[in-house]
Amino acid sequence: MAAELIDGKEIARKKQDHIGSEVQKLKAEGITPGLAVILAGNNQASRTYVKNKQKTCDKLGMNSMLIELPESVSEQELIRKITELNESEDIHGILVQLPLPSHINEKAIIEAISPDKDVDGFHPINIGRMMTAQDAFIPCTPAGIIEMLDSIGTDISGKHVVVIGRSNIVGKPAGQLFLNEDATVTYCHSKTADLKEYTTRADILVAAAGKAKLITKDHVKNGAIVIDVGMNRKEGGKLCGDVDFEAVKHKAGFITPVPGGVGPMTITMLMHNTLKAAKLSISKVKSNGRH
Ligand SMILES: Nc1nc(=O)c2c([nH]1)NC[C@@H]1CN(c3ccc(C(=O)N[C@@H](CCC(=O)O)C(=O)O)cc3)C=[N+]21
Ligand SMILES: [Mg+2]
Repeated sequence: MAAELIDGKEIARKKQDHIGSEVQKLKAEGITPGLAVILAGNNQASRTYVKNKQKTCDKLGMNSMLIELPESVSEQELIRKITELNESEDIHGILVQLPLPSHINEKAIIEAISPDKDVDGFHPINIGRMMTAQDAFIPCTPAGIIEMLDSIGTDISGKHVVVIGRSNIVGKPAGQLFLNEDATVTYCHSKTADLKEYTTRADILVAAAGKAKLITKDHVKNGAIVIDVGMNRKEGGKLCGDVDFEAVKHKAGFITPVPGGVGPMTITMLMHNTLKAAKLSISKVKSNGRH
């Protein structure tokens, strides 16, 4: 194996230690960061993810609240719940687990969340702030990727980053963050004519297409950093990334595994954003002179 493994679990653990001690400081000031997670419907994978998020909140000393709604919940009811949480002083972060039942307009739901509690970083206000390099809630998976690269000492400036996938929650914001770090960014996606032509020129390759083993060793430049965002469920429930790990590990310089790579970082950055939201609530109280 030529590549060095990027251990997302270990990097996440260290980052969580730091967040946990920040939580303790905040608690000493009388504020316990609180995350509300709304889960609509009975998607089994969603249930597992949500449980993990709550477990991590617990571990870091944060409060978590799970709001379970039936598959049949109306858009109006969901918005009413969000409005209530927007106004709650105990809740600093609100996450509406995606995907939502198909009769609900995802955009309307995301826009109902207060931008100051939008710990997913999906609200257009936060996306706009991120694009203009202002302080913002940054989507957790892209933020986790940057954090991982930081922790292995990567200088992103001037690097050619190729992002495969253009989803609003991973691919698009990931490219934008790399651009903010002075990388040269290429986006590829399902309509890209000759994928290898681009990927073989990448210093940093981010695979977020949602297609198992899309990336083979022929797609990768010698010594490249390969970040696998894929979460493809095989029969039997086993997780499989977008990268053919066994083949690519001999060629890459660094590579992330699935599981144990980007996933743990995503949850960690959610905790980071929840802490940030709690801190923001204090500065708002101070500047208003009231609750
Ligand atoms: N509003 C919203 N925000 C999200 O952040 C969000 C969402 N909806 N919907 C679903 C996706 C998926 N997602 C994951 C996060 C961590 C792992 C994770 O920790 N994975 C572990 C393994 C998990 C396993 O083995 O099943 C790992 O990669 O090592 C997985 C998936 C967040 N999502
Ligand atoms: Mg895509």
